[in-house]
Amino acid sequence: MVEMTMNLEKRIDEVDVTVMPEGGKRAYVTFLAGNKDYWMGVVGLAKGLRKVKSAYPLVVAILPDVPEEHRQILVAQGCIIREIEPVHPPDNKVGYSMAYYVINYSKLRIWEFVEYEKMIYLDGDIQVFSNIDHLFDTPRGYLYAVKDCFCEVSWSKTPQYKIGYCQQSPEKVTWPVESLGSPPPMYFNAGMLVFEPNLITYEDLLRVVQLTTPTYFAEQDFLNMYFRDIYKPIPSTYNLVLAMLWRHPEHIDLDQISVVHYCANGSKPWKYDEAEEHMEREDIKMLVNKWWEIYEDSSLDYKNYAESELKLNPITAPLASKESVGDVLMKRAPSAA
Ligand SMILES: O=c1ccn([C@@H]2O[C@H](COP(=O)(O)OP(=O)(O)O)[C@@H](O)[C@H]2O)c(=O)[nH]1
Ligand SMILES: OC[C@H]1O[C@H](O[C@@H]2[C@@H](O)[C@H](O)[C@@H](O)[C@H](O)[C@@H]2O)[C@H](O)[C@@H](O)[C@H]1O
Ligand SMILES: [Mn+2]
Repeated sequence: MVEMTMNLEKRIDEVDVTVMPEGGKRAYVTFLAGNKDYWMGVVGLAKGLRKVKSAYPLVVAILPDVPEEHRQILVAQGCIIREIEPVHPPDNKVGYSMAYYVINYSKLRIWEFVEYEKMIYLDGDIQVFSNIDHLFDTPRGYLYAVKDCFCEVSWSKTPQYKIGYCQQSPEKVTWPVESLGSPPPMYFNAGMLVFEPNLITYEDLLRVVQLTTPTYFAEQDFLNMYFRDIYKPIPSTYNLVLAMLWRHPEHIDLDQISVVHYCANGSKPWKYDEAEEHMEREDIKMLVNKWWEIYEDSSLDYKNYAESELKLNPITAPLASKESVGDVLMKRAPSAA
């Protein structure tokens, strides 16, 4: 048994399951701040990625204020924890659409995770219902994200909202070029990003953010400005901003949706509030229930999933983020102990 273990250890050591044959490592990454309940979103996301059998780990960029208890829960769910320092933007004279958006500038730290060649960033209030690993194979040199919608009241202070213009349906209200100049450039929702960590980009992001006046959508506005020339839109199936269901239903086929972004007020599944506008909709209730089905599915908990996978695939069963190959193998071959 020891002989087999040593050979097994050698083979697994050689094949880093997160390094693809053709190049660098890949991983999903999310962001967690504070001591409230967004950790539940991250647990749901970790379990959802397991359910769709993603081949890549989930890295969680956490601010120092995330309690030890929440960190332990995430490690136990197979997450790779990376503590980051906050990013403080210059003072904001106009205010943010939501006051807490200021902490979202800390998302910029993920460009520093250069041990990964390509990453998919997902907000903690996102769930993945179909495998999207193929997005890691998109051509290099671009930032891929889904176009946002301007129709919600959170946009009420913007010129596009004031005239009822939205990039999702530009034919509905023509942008008045003569009075407002050229229409706003394509604008993405920053809750889901396919990007390439890079130290030069990272240092420049931190430099430019200090020179940029903050605006209503905080780091989302900043990222749209910064990556404007390399932004490539991808379909809403990869980041369903829930408002699309009532603002642009003609563009949405729920059966085709791979990723749901619970960003509408009252829609965060762990604090769903049916009293909030639109939350009484049957499709919203169905999506919230789908999130809870995954969150409460104990077979998707890391410890249970790893053991079940081990029985099925002893070579490639997922390794917990904090365990070495040797530790796992010794656990797998108790007689070798
Ligand atoms: O108290 C907070 C607020 C936000 N976030 C993280 O920041 C992301 C962006 O915030 P949010 O999703 O609430 O913005 P929305 O997409 O709803 O505008 C969240 O998904 C979380 O990953 C967090 O961890 N704690
Ligand atoms: O800090 C700014 C945030 O801006 C975005 O959220 C908005 C945006 O999607 C609007 O279009 C919706 O109307 C609104 O509900 C929603 O909160 C990102 O999802 C989030 O990750 C983060 O970047
Ligand atoms: Mn979000």
